[in-house]
Amino acid sequence: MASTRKPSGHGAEVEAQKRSSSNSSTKSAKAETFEPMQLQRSVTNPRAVGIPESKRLPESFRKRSSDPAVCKPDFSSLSTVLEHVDSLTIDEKKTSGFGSVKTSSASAKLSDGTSSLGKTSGSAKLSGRLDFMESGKSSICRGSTSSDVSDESSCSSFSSTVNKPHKANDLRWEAIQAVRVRDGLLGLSHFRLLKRLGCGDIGSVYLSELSGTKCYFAMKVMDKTSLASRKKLLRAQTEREILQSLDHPFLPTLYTHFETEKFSCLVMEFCPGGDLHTLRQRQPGKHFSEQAVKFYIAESLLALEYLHMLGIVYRDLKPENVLVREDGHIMLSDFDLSLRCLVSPTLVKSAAIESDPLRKNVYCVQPACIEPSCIQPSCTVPTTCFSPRLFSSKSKKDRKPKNDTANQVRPLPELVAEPTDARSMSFVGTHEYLAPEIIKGEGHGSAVDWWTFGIFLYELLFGRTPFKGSGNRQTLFNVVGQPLRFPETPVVSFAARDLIRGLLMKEPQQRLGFKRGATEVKQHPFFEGVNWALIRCATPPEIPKPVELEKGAVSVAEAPSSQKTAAGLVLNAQKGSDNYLEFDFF
Ligand SMILES: Nc1ncnc2c1ncn2[C@@H]1O[C@H](COP(=O)(O)OP(=O)(O)OP(=O)(O)O)[C@@H](O)[C@H]1O
Repeated sequence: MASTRKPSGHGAEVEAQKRSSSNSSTKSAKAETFEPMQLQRSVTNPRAVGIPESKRLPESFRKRSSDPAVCKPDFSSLSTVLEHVDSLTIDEKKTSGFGSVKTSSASAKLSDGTSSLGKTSGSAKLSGRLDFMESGKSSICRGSTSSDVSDESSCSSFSSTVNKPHKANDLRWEAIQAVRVRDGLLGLSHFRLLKRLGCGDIGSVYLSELSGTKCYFAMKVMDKTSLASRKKLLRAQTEREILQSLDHPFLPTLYTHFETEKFSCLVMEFCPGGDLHTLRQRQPGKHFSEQAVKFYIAESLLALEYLHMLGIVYRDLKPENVLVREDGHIMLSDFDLSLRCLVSPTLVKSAAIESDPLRKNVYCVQPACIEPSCIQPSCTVPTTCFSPRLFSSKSKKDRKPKNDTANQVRPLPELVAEPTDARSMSFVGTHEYLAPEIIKGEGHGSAVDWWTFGIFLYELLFGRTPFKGSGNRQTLFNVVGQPLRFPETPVVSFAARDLIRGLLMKEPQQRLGFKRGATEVKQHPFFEGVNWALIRCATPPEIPKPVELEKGAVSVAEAPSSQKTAAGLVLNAQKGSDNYLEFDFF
């Protein structure tokens, strides 16, 4: 049984999510996550709605602690941190807040039923081992613009795959489109909810089948009344908008979204492999091998890089939120705590390329900022062209002549398209994963993701997080003031420890990734030999066993009235000619 990560919060502005212990239908040992409710990003400037001055650390402490020269903990000031932390009241996650609600469900079925659970894109295996060796090429993730996959309006229904190129041949898209063609809009009645996979702060996730297609999805069902009464509508909206904007092999695909009178439903890709927290518990010594860690964190890094390039600071990286796909590759989940901000690619290193007009727009992205919700200090050389992994250290005279074919791909300017300077004042995260600058209320940007990345790496390697204390208060104290230490066992490489040290610098300005984002992190020797471009084709450390999807399944059509399933679904008496599903949340 895994431990529970306890909450702390932020006055009326902070809510805590209680992480429940492990079982098949709830997320294991989920740590609490807090978010100042008034600090919801998206529509307001977080500086304006940030932690009230009365709740922030005294200026003297903040000044001291933000001084890069000061590395030693100042224990007199740490007591101030604790006072600060103590002043935050806890609003425990009220999972019982969802009422039992009925909604119409007329079971519609597709006629052919020939589709099978589609293989996840990118699962082709080019190698038989964990052999993601460097090819010398960079992987460039194409940022899709925000695709409207909503089934609220028919005009948007057919545009989905256009904006999700890596899913272009996905059978699940085809199945969904077929239903749209036949019935118009998609709704709850088109799905069979088979099992509850887990529940979070804003809704429950069900394994669902698009009826009669054998196409399976994870459907997040959120009670709109409950969201409204708990002031979480904006969080739900943030998650939906972020999901709509994603198109990346290590991030969820949102197939459709629809609303019923009572529920807001997100239909996403289903990951049958569970999460990395649960998977870690099953490893010998409850930690992964370094080779397996390299794989998982390299994929997570690519996902973070993509998010940052879209202007999204994830803020909630932890093993519980990293799901394992059918093919063993990872998928980050849970975006309701993410921060969206403006990104403006910045030129870090110049190269002779500017003089070559033919190459100017070779690598272009539209940083798809959804809403400007945080402050982005002015960038020095804004541009829309970048390559995430470009190094230009050679001078012109060192380069080979143009007629050398091997040299046709010339160094490109190094640009950063990540929100490295973004600032939010929200108190968001999970105790053991909270970055010092969040605890101190100093404002934070994408560097918090590199901190959490370091904690994540540490936990996968050592089976525990580095600053965990006897309670939440102690944990926060440790994060801010205790030096990083490594256990003697398991033995991990110097490169791994060095990477963790770089990521867990308490001052964000000194942290690896602060200046040049993912590019900087990817260059660390720990990743030597990683073929970033082909990692999605590498063989994962573990491939989940096939799930018996239909075992114990309950559909509206099959189940007797009032049968309660393990998934917490209750079939209720019919109302008129419709069947009604009652969601028995929590
Ligand atoms: N695509 C998916 N495939 C399989 N299981 C999933 C999927 N998405 C979510 N889950 C499971 O459902 C559970 C609830 O997920 P959800 O994202 O709603 O909540 P959460 O991660 O607890 O976050 P929050 O409380 O911040 O909303 C997770 O613990 C996870 O195990």
